[in-house]
Amino acid sequence: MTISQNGAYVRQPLIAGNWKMNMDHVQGITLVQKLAWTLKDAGHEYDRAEVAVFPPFTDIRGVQTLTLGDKLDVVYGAQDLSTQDSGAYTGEISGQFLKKLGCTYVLVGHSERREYHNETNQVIASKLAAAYRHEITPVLCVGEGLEIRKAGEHVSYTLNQLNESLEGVSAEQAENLVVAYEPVWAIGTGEVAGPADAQEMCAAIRAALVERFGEDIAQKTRLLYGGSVKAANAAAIMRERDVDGVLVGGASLDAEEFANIVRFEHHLVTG
Ligand SMILES: O=C(CO)COP(=O)(O)O
Repeated sequence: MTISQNGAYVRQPLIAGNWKMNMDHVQGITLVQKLAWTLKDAGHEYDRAEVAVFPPFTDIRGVQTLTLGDKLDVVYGAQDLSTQDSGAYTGEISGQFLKKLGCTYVLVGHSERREYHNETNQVIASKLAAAYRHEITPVLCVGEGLEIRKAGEHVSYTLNQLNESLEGVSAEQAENLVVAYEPVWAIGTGEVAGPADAQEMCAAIRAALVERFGEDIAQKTRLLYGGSVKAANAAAIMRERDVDGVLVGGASLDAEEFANIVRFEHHLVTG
């Protein structure tokens, strides 16, 4: 984190790829390798934009071995973690294991977890606590469905998700927090919230974080937008003041396309 000459905080952009339930461990290694090579060829500087991938659990060991062996600057995380640390919880994955696998981040409360696994804001709050116990930075996902957007209640709904999920998170913990705004109606639909919609929500989220944790922490927290992000629309979204990155689903499965999203600045210049 740096402070620019005029005193404003400059947040390092985070370009994150959520692979969801795609790519087996062999395909996963190939994708990370191809992504790293493509970015290297394009002269990408990682301090200009951090690059993170979120593969399925079964890929993480392979991604760890590859990034360590080839000294890649791509970081990675998991798509979920257990509220528990160990014990008789069949099928669950502990944050402890993820930390040992070198995960920098973990997604918490993705809308698909909320929808298909009935994750409530209270469960999500426990998962955030688990992430902090193991010193993994959570990427907390929030966002409204179409009905709520149509009713014009998207801001209050999303802020309620945010506030309930952050219950119990201290200001000190919030120094390591990323929030992703992913309107459910824009995920995998080709329907993108406009840059102004993304900005509206991210500004509201930042204001809520100011209230909760104070100006200093809120200004440092990176806020991402997710939902049908492609190379063609990433630059316009990233131009918004409170949007510090993107969480990409489908387009992150294509190394070339994802690399072009990472290099959004290039697209800002060339249009
Ligand atoms: O859910 C998402 C990322 O977590 C967004 O997915 P798509 O980019 O495929 O719409």
